[in-house]
Amino acid sequence: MSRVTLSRYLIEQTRSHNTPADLRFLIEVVARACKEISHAVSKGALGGVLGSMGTENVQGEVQKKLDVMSNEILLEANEWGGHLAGMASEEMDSAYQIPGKYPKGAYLLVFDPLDGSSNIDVNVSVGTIFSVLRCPDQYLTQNDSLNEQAFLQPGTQQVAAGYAIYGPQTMLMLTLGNGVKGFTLDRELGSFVLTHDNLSVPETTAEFAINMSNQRHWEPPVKRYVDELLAGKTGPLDKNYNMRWIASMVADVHRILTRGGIFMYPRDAREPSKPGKLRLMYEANPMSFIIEQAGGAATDGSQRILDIQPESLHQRVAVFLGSKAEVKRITDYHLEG
Ligand SMILES: O=P(O)(O)OC[C@H]1O[C@](O)(COP(=O)(O)O)[C@@H](O)[C@@H]1O
Ligand SMILES: [Mg+2]
Ligand SMILES: [Mg+2]
Repeated sequence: MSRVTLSRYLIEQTRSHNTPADLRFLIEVVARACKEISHAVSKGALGGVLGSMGTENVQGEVQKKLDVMSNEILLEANEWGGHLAGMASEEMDSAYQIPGKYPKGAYLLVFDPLDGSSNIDVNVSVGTIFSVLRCPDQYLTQNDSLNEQAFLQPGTQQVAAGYAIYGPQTMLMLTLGNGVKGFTLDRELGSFVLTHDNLSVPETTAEFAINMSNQRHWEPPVKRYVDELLAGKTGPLDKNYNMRWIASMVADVHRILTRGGIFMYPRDAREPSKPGKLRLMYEANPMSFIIEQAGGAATDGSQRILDIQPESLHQRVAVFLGSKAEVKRITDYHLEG
């Protein structure tokens, strides 16, 4: 069977699903940037890319060198192409205006340039998460700095989402709204090759992912649910469960996309003012779009994540996503109170 590269897949999508050419170009540019990030990540200590910058991002988190490098790679790759009206990133306080010398386009690109930062220095899989929105017309005509409001669209407005995972293989997982495809980087060719044609999250699972060290800080519905998972066959779920926690959202979500499971990052009492650790615009929304496109579910404990109307670029949200039956169970526990 001839190998279908990402480029060929996107051209076929343009013909079969009328994927606009500049969206196709956008995905190609992001994929090339992810190849460059993969190359930088794989150098590790040899590339002098490990360790911290000694700076903090808008989240108040210490920035790793690779956080900043990955951010710069994505900005430089995308700013000149004429396909974007603007960009926003975990690593930048405000929206990034396409420099005046370059043509502007109709899309907004929002990304977590390097997800799983705490794992970089210990050689555990990390990744890049991206989300594509259309720029609302009223902001396209403005010549002054791009208004952050343009980005504050619910996740249902995404036209594409994906992630790259830099693990034993470098892979790109992508949805354009008609299923989820997986591409594996062929380093000899330099191309992403279609290797996972239609990913589907099993409705039920026996595997859960949560950071158990926060257990004493959780709200009652989460405590109840995790206690039942731990009780296994001796409890009401009458099934033994396995646990995984990689502490790279891309890696935990990739496992769930591949073999099922439920991923949880609940809000907790450590920082009551923050509704969880993960960010809506460039972590929860793109991953929820992908999981739903693969037949899974994603809520914040009470509502579908993709329906949430964002109020700020870096707002956080609780995340429960993966196998539909388990996401429904913990969401019901929240609704029961
Ligand atoms: O270290 P914790 O509290 O378990 O949190 C792990 C979570 O934090 C994250 O690393 C946050 O993402 P960043 O690394 O991009 O900041 C997620 O990838 C991961 O799921
Ligand atoms: Mg992240
Ligand atoms: Mg990050």
